[in-house]
Amino acid sequence: MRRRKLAVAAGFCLSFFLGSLFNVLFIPAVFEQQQQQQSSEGRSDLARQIRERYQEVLRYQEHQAPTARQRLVRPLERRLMDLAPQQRAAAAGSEQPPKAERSKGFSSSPQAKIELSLQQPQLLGCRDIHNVTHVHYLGSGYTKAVYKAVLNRSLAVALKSVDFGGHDIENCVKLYAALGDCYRLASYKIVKEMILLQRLQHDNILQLYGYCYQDSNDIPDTLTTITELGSPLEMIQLLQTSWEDRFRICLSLVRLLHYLAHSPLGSMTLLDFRPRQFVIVDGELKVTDLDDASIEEASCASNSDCYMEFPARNFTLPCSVEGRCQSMNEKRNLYNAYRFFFTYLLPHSAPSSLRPLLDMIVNATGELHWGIDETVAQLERVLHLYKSGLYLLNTTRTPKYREVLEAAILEENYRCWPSYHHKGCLLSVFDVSEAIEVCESHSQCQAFVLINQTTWTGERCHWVIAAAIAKNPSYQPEKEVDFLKGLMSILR
Ligand SMILES: Nc1ncnc2c1ncn2[C@@H]1O[C@H](COP(=O)(O)OP(=O)(O)OP(=O)(O)O)[C@@H](O)[C@H]1O
Repeated sequence: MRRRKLAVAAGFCLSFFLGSLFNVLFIPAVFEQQQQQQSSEGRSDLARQIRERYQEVLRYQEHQAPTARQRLVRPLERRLMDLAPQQRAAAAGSEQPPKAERSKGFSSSPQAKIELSLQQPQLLGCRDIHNVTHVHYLGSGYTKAVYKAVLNRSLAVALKSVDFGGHDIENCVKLYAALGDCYRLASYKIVKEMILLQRLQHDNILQLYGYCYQDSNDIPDTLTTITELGSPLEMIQLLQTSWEDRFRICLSLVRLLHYLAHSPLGSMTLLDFRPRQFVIVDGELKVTDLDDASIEEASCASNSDCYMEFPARNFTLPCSVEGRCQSMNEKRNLYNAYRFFFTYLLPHSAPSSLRPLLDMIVNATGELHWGIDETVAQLERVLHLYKSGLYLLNTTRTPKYREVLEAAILEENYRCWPSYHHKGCLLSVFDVSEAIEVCESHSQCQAFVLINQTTWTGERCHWVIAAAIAKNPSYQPEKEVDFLKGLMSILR
């Protein structure tokens, strides 16, 4: 019995010794091998992503419809850099490059430089951005950094390039330790955006002025795009502006979505629709960030494949006989327009007679009852009612007001909200009758002046409370001041 116990103990010691010997001799080699395998998997993973993005860029440049396989894979790619390698592999499926491309090797096929055949003679390039002044940082997102700069001492533009300190590059370098390739991957987002800015021409899409490839940070051919300059969209600020200006933002947005739904490249959706993807140029909303735009409509076998998920609502769209989710791109844009813009901007402090129509627009888009054609038609209808004065309710006989020629009174000016001028009460009206109506509703209003200035609608006047048309027939302005002249120069 004792001998058996000794034999077991000896066996255990021997196996422990052999096991340790094995660990000492072989595990570092296995570990090294595993590391090598992981890093080569990482490199080929990165190369695959570069190749896929390059192919996407080429598709947009050549305007080819994606293959069925690409259609299935594409929506998952959007933020693949956020996922761990295993998740990425699972998300991307087992898609392999075609045999011919595999044998070519990935890294050599994608080209760093993609030139645009821009026709405009005024196309800007490297020469112009070497001579910039007044450069200052405007903003940055996941991938890009944007600077304001003045070219040739005259034209203010936005310069956009890959942000070397941004999340996209940082996460990629952490994963793959390959700055050059990570730059290339990120830069295809700017290339894609540049191609789309060139191919899509609309008043509510930022204008591309040009681009420049130059060596930077030891990386050859880094890309900078030169575009129209806007100001970042601040929702809080927008909420403080007049209804007329907020309506203008919503109208610009539906006109843009209408164009995107019928774009020369096909129905296009903005996968990333947050307000920061837009800027304001002269009071109009314009889209600036197009790297997440997509024309691929999801394929389906049944309606349940056409499921759209939003934080507060889900929708199932019909699957067409051709196996496509019907109008999915258009409807995704519309619901996003509803949840990020319409609910906040459209109904609040609108003229009361327009409220029922505006509420109907908000409800119909929130339920996805309408497509973009109907939505844009309804907003254009609101514009027509508003600028033609048809929205004005027939008011009872207006009280008597006396006209005082060429007068303005600084002291009696007062502040109101929302005003186009912070020092006084400057509003927009359709005509004198509406001005009287507003003056009647403000207890401080003694008189008002109609300025010969129209708002963006082209037909409505600005109105300032000062003098000229006095509430009280015996009202005598004390001084004549040039307050109005000051206001007029501020306005335009
Ligand atoms: N032409 C422009 N004029 C003024 N500001 C701009 C312009 N283009 C972009 N911006 C600002 O720069 C920010 C970053 O630009 P952009 O959205 O293209 O970068 P991104 O890395 O793609 O961001 P995201 O993570 O949102 O996708 C924007 O949120 C916007 O506020």
